[in-house]
Amino acid sequence: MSSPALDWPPTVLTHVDALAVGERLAEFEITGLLGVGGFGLVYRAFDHSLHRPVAIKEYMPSALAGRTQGQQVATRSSADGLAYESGLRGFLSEARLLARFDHPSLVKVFRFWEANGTAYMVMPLYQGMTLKQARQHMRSPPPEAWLRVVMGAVLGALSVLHESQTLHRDVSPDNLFLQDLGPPVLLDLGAARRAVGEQTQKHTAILKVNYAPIEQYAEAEDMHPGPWSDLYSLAAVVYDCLCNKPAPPATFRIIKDRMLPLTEVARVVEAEFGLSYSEAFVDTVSQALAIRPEQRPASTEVMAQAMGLEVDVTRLSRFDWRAELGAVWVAPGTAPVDGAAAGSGEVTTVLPAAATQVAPLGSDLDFTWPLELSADARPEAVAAPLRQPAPETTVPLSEVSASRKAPGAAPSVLRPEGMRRWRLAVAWALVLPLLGALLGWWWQHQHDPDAGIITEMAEPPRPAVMAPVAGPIPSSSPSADAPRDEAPMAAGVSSPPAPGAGAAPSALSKPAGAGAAAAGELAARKSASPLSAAAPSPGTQPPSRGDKSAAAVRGPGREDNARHSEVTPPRSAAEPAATSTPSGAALCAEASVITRTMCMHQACARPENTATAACVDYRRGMQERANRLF
Ligand SMILES: Nc1ncnc2c1ncn2[C@@H]1O[C@H](COP(=O)(O)OP(=O)(O)OP(=O)(O)O)[C@@H](O)[C@H]1O
Repeated sequence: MSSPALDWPPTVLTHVDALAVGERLAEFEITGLLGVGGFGLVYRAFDHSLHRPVAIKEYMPSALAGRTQGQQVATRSSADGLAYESGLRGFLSEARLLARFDHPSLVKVFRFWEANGTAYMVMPLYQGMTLKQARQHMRSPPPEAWLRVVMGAVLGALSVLHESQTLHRDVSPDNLFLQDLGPPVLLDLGAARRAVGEQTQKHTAILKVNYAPIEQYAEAEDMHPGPWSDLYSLAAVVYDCLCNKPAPPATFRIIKDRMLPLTEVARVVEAEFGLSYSEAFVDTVSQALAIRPEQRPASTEVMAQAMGLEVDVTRLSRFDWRAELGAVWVAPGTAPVDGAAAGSGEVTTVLPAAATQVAPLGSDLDFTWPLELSADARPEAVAAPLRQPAPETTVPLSEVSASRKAPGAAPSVLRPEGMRRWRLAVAWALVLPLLGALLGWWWQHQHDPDAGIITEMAEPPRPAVMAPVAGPIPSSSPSADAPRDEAPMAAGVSSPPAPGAGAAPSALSKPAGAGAAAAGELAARKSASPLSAAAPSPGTQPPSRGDKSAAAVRGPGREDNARHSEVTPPRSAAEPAATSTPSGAALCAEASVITRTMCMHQACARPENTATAACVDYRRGMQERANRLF
């Protein structure tokens, strides 16, 4: 999504399919283009009937359709017809839904209609910018008081949706609009995007993976979307604000959670910026970020209560987010803005004009974030941007940590040096065995008459006569121990609904308790969370929303597949049973450590050796090494 809000000086946004300034849509006259998304164009317009400026969103999934004649919109290929139509229905039902609600923090839809092969919705014209854009103009994370106001507004909007059994499913920094004056507003629900995603897997990711909880990928038996799903997204937005980097996708976290706990993030932010976050705030947001739905707050009310959040409506209506940010806000034009334009996906920190060094807060915060902070960390040893001149304040958090470990050392040098040495060591560790193998091959080449023949790396042909392997064939269905959710995700298949989910419970009811297998799995993965006390009680059936969005999530699915491939599969019935011929043991007995690999490779390529135990073991070993390396 791009918008001119960040441009300085402002530029005019254009798009090949956008309606021209001056064109009329019913009583509305287009006066400019406000935003361009993958699924819609947002215009500034003037309502000639009510004499007021408005914003109009036109359904335009650019990957599927474009402008043809006049204002007409048509699909690019007839094959896209179904997906386009599905998205159009999603767009219209979202507009219908939003038109029903009236909450100051939920985008209002004045009217909507279908025409020109597409559809339109008319909204108030908000002045301001999205949270994603605003974050790029903050020299530090926003303070807790500020985040509480924003969270209060979002929780209010979400509770209105949840009360009417509706989930937002798309809470993210680019969907949270900060008005110049007034309450922050939750923009679209992303219904068109999801509807298109249900029909096709050809187009961009349907979910915003850094904010979507695991249950939004595919409904597993014990993980249903509910109010807790939107709370995860909201917590991920807060996490993003503190780190200036989004949380890892839930699909990664469920395999191995490498997300730096928010408590650690808050500790570092306090040390570096002198901004403290209360325990109630950090604990509640952490809880909402739990991977498993049942470990999150069950409703907006529970979350607000847990963090002692009281929404002051009067304050919200006068909320001047820039003023409340104080020194944290850096007005566009007073500082160099890094190339990370809105919508580029990359997050940067903008520094005061005096700054010479631009380093995003937590730029290396992801999987290499320094996890340990010494207890005797002295905040004053760390440059604090709000109290000291800019250049010293732009040290990445990793370096801050390093400087604590070695007081007096130049922080900007410590970490990169250490990393370089590590990388060098790893490179040598990889290169040395390769050199050995090459040497071996050369030696073999000198002594083996067959060495000139290039043997293929593929599995050699199986012997014609093969004894069937006794015992059960490993099942391909995900076991309780296997990453249950990943299998259907990767395959694009949703799990069957929970048995007994006949009654239609409230969307605000708590999620079903984890099945015994799932609970066991979680317990095995994670030590018990102190937050689990607030987990919803088992047995209550959550609403089954029939979300099939997983079918369209391609990026994470691929990652999952890649991860699956790391697991060495159990020997299947199709694999040749190892025969323990005496020659198997003798294979390459005379070879040296260096030449053994090449010798085995060549020996095992010969049909008479293929099924020997030595060759089966050799192939398995090679496969495991390949899996480990790639
Ligand atoms: N009512 C409005 N007033 C002012 N600006 C708006 C309004 N609605 C949207 N915008 C601007 O247009 C941009 C795109 O809006 P929106 O997010 O609704 O579109 P989208 O196509 O659904 O995008 P995506 O699905 O990628 O979130 C917003 O980021 C915002 O800058």
